[in-house]
Amino acid sequence: MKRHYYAPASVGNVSVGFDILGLALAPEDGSHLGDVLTLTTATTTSLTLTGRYRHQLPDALDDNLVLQCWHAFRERVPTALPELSFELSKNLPVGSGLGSSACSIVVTCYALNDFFGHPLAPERLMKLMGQLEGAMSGAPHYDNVAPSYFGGLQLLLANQQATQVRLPWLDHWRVVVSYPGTVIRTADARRVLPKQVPMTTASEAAAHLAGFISALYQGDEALALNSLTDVLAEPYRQSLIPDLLPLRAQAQQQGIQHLGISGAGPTLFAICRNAEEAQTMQHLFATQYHHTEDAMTHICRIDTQGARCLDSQDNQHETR
Ligand SMILES: Nc1ncnc2c1ncn2[C@@H]1O[C@H](COP(=O)(O)OP(=O)(O)O)[C@@H](O)[C@H]1O
Ligand SMILES: N[C@@H](CCOP(=O)(O)O)C(=O)O
Repeated sequence: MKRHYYAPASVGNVSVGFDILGLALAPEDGSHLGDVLTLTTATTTSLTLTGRYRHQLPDALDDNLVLQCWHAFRERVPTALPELSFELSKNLPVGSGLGSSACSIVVTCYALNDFFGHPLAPERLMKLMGQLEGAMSGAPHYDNVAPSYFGGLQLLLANQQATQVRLPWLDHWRVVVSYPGTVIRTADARRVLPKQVPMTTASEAAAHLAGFISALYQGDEALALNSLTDVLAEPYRQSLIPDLLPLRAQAQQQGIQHLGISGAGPTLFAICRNAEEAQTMQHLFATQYHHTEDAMTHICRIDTQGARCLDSQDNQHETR
């Protein structure tokens, strides 16, 4: 038996929900901005790597998250499972701020659970994915795992727990993401953050997040965009991304109201209100933020489906 699975890229934090808000991405051109995993029954376990960003993966296959997920999954399933051959098409850059590690974790865990008839309940699978993500990035956080798995804009209800709700979104928005081709390891970008923040900062962060969520429920675009201010991570991560402030100033001159750090960076994301703004932003990124040949920019919409089997439409609507 052979099956192909996909999980989308995601923007963690979305500027106002550090570790608790994440958005799944679907490029407008229909391309796969996320990892594709092919599973085939075999006599021994093997892993083959393909895709644009395979050169950024660890040299040792045993260090690859796909095999780590496979071992962790097997340990949790009571029955013996047959050997599998895996082929990972690594379409997301590693250490990019697009939830690359979460994407590989989600596509593998989702695929295994689907392939073997759902032996793990969705909550157990979520916990497993959060643990694997935490082991890679230095702390368990679900703001990439949840949107990549469920799709949409996901809010984690209690930090470090796998309980989430899907929030509304303004469907005409385009999210333009740009990866400069350089690497920031999530664990390193977490080390620059303070362990504690003043009460006034905590209160300000809560007001921005509450304003954003309330605006989404009301469909109030102006309030939503005005609420997108990151007071928790950006002030400390700015120095890792010196292009951020100059690019934001240029975007704002063109009427684009929000440019923020995607996840831990260096990918930046802009929220654009129409196709014209999106094209302007894409041009700005392509001319000023592409620093190596690995760089890329995509105009995206929200991915509403999350992880899925590419062989069958039926799997796209199962209960998760
Ligand atoms: N399949 C995989 N996809 C992405 N990262 C992987 C994979 N397998 C192992 N890794 C390792 O996981 C770590 C992911 O780093 P991290 O900075 O958290 O990336 P990201 O921010 O892109 O999720 C890197 O050390 C990388 O080598
Ligand atoms: N909330 C995390 C998100 C990390 O996302 P990644 O795509 O950079 O792995 C953080 O900000 O550290």
